[in-house]
Amino acid sequence: SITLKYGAQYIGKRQDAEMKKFRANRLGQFIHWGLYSIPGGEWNGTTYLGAAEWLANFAKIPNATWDSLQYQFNPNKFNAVQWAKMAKASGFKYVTITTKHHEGFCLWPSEFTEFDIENTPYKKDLLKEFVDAYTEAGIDVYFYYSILDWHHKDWRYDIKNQADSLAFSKYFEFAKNQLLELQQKYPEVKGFWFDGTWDASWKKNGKYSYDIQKALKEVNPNVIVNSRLRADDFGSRHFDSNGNLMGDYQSGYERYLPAKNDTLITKIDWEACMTIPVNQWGYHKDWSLSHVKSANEILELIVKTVSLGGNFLLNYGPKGDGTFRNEELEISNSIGNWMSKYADKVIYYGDYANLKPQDWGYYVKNTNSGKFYGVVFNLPLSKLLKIELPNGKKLKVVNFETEKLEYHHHDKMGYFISLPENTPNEPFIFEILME
Ligand SMILES: COc1ccc([C@H]2[C@H](O)[C@H](O)[C@H](C)N2C)cc1
Repeated sequence: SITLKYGAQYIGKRQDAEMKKFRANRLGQFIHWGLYSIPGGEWNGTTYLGAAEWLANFAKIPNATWDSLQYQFNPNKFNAVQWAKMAKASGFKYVTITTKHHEGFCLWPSEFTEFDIENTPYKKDLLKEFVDAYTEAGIDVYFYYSILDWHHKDWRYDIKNQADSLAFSKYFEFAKNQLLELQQKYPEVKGFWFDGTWDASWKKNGKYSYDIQKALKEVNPNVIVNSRLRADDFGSRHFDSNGNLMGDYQSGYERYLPAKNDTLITKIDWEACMTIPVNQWGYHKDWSLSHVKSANEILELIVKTVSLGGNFLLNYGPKGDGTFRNEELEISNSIGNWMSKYADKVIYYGDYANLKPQDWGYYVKNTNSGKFYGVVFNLPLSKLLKIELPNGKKLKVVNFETEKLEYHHHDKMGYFISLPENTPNEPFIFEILME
C-alpha cells in the first residue's frame, strides 16, 4: 500500500456507542434551509428547473444581489417544536440541517461573519431553537456544512499561484473556526455532514480535510464525520489511494442507492441522501416540473438501504417563512403511519441479513432482537414468496402478524411461502425463523 499522511485514520466499522447509535437510528431527516428558500427557484419572473439551492448559479445572480436576500430572511412562521414533533411522528431518529450551504449564509450567529442570521430581520439564534427542540424530542442533531462558499472572499476553486494559496489558507482558517464555533455553541451536535468538496482547491489540500476531522475529534472524540469531507494526499475522495474509507461513513450515495446484490457496501457504514422530487434540495415553488416520489417509492428506498446496512436521509426543503409544503406534510404523515407499525422491527437496528436477494422485496436482520424479516414490496402473481437459505439452514416458521404462513420446499429451488389470505395493500413484513 501507499504511505499516506492524509488517508484513512482507521479500517472497519467503529464500535463505540455513538456510532452504534447512528447505525441503529437508520432513518434521518435532511433539512435544506437558507436564503435560496425565499426565491424558491424563480428569479425576475423566470422559473429555473435546476435545484433551487443552486439558483444563484443558474441565474448568474451577482453576489451583491443574492446576498441582499439576507435582509428579507424572516421566517416568522418557524416553529422549531412543531418541526421536531412532525419529525418524531414521521419516525426520524436523527436530523441533519444546513448550517451553511454553498451560498455562505449562516443559520447561526457566527463571530466570523456578518452574513448570518443575526443580520436578518429574524435576528434570533435560529439554530439554537432548532437544536433545542429536536434534542428535546429525542432526535439526534447533525450539522451539514458546505466547504464550497460562494460568498467568502478567500474561497478559491483552484490554487494557481501563491496568492490563491494564501487566500485559501485564510478560508481554511475561517471554516475551521466556524466548525469549532458550532461545536462549542451547540455541544449536543453528534456529527457533521460536509459538502462542496469536489473542487481542485480542496483536492489539492488533503491536509485541510484531515485537519478538520482531527480538530473536531479533539473537541468530541466520538464526533461522526462523513467521507465527503475528505481528500487524501493525492486528491482521492471518500476512499483514499489505498481504497480505504475516510471519515466515519460513506456518503457518496446522493439520490441513488447501491445495487441490491452489492455485498461490498455491507462491509462499511454508509448513508444515502434522497430528495422527494427528482432533484430539489432547497424549497422550489413548482414541484410539478419533475416526478415527485410517492410514500411507497420512498419506503422502498428506505428499506432497500437498511437491507444493505445503510442509513437513509430524506430531504425536506422548508419555505422562507418556516413552513413545509403540503407534499412534504403528506409524505411525513404516510411514512409516519408505516413506521409506527414496522420501524421497530425492520428499520431501527435493521441491517444486512446475508440472505440471497429475491424479487418480492428485501431481507432485514434486526441486530437488537436477532430476528430476520422479509419486507414485501412486489406481490408475486404466483402468490408464492421464494426464499433460498444457505446450505445447512432450514426454514422453520414464517410468521405474518399473528398467523403462521404455509410453505413448501423444493429440493432444488428452495422454499415457497404462501401469501396470507388477506394480504395488506401496503408494504408488509413477515418474520423468518430458521434452524
Ligand atoms: C454539481 O452537482 C451537485 C452539486 C452539489 C449538490 C449538493 C446539493 O445542493 C445538496 O446540498 C446535496 C446534498 N449536495 C450534494 C448536488 C449536486
